[in-house]
Amino acid sequence: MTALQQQEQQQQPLVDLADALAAGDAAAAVAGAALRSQSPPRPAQAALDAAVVSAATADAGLLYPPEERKEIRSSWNSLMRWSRYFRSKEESITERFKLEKVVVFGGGSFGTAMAVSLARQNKDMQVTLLLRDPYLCKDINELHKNTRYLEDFVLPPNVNATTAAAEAIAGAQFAIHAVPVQHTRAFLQSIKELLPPALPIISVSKGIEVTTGQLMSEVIPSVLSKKHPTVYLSGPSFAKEVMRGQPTGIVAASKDKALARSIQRLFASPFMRVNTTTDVIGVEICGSLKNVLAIAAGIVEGLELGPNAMAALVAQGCAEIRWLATKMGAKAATISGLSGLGDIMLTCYGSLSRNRSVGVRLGRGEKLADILASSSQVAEGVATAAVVVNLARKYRVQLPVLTAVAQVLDGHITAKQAVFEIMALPQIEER
Ligand SMILES: NC(=O)C1=CN([C@@H]2O[C@H](COP(=O)(O)OP(=O)(O)OC[C@H]3O[C@@H](n4cnc5c(N)ncnc54)[C@H](O)[C@@H]3O)[C@@H](O)[C@H]2O)C=CC1
Ligand SMILES: O=C(CO)COP(=O)(O)O
Repeated sequence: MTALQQQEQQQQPLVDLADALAAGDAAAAVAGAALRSQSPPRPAQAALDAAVVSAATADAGLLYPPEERKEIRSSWNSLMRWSRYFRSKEESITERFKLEKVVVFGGGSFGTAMAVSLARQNKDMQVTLLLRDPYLCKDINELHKNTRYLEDFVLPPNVNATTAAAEAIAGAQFAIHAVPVQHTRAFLQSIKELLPPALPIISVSKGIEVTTGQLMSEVIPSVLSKKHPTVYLSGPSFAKEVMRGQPTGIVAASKDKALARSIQRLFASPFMRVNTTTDVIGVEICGSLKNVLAIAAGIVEGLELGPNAMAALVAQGCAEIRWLATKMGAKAATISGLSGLGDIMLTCYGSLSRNRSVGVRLGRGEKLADILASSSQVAEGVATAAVVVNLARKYRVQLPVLTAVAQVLDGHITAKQAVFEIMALPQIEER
């Protein structure tokens, strides 16, 4: 085994069921079993699941009376039986057709993370990143590292990079779009002629185009064609955690149910759960607005206002997102699901969030221009905040927190003033 392969293997994800069982780590064993519910059935699965259950209950249930423990085990076992039954019926995407190539537009943090996630599971498949920078391509192809965005990670050997769009797209069965929202239109225009009309585009970008007020689900069809197959992938998923193989849940939204199912099967792994939905608007608007709310959460953190203030702010932000998203036609299940509440929690409380970091620095008194100049990565909420106000007006909803973020970013009021004004708003009935 080469040094590179060894390094790659060391970064191989997490919860190894056998190790967890051997070490008597019941929690890890249960987590492993739950995650395995996405993998294809294995001959010894039933025995493994039984071992997991007994390992998990051996010393954990002593506090419960025997009847209660029996009930718990029986519920768990029926859940596992149900899971095995459905997994046995499920056809994996590799059973349906041979996966040979996926192209990724944009080789920043998330494009790379999604490429790696797919490449690890399908070692015979090529994943090609389409970039603009030839030096970064060289690093990816020769050092197997994305030295600009994720330098601590070794990429699998079946991930490569090129600046040649035609070469990147040729033979691809799926395209992942991970170019920031504000650059998407120009980027797609530049490669439009090379895109086969049936090549499914999986957009992972979250935000609203400032010049048009459009979501990605409007931008992409407006550049390509209304019939171009598209899926919108969103949810709580920091790139670095995906790279580390930490358990992650996302949602694939498409009006085309069969396509959403294909994308679910493409990305599902022992480390990734993928829900499907037809609620494209809901997934997209939640994914865009949570970035703006994360800036507000960062501001509260930077001002050191404390957990009470943070909880009140996030709850108010959730309500504002719900008010607007509902008027735009989003489903309640989406708003409380992975791409809604899930991503709000991650981005508002997770220190890896770039949007939250912008807010923290604003709260500490730094100037927006300095913050943006010091980061090479996109914080989509900064641009999105500017257009939320237009949406609020269009759909006749009041969004005090999200509007305040735009005011602060615009330099019209300070973060402290914004908090003061929000606290002084009239007291309301909860809705
Ligand atoms: N980083 C994360 O954890 C997650 C990011 N996202 C979303 O994915 C999208 C991409 O984010 P990241 O990869 O994190 O951003 P990033 O800032 O790390 O990388 C952006 C990539 O887009 C490329 N790019 C920038 N302008 C371009 C242009 N004009 N033409 C072509 N390519 C261009 C950059 O060269 C870079 O490769 C964003 O919308 C973000 O909200 C979604 C989920 C998680
Ligand atoms: O969307 C994200 C996680 O789901 C990433 O958030 P940031 O862009 O704030 O880092």
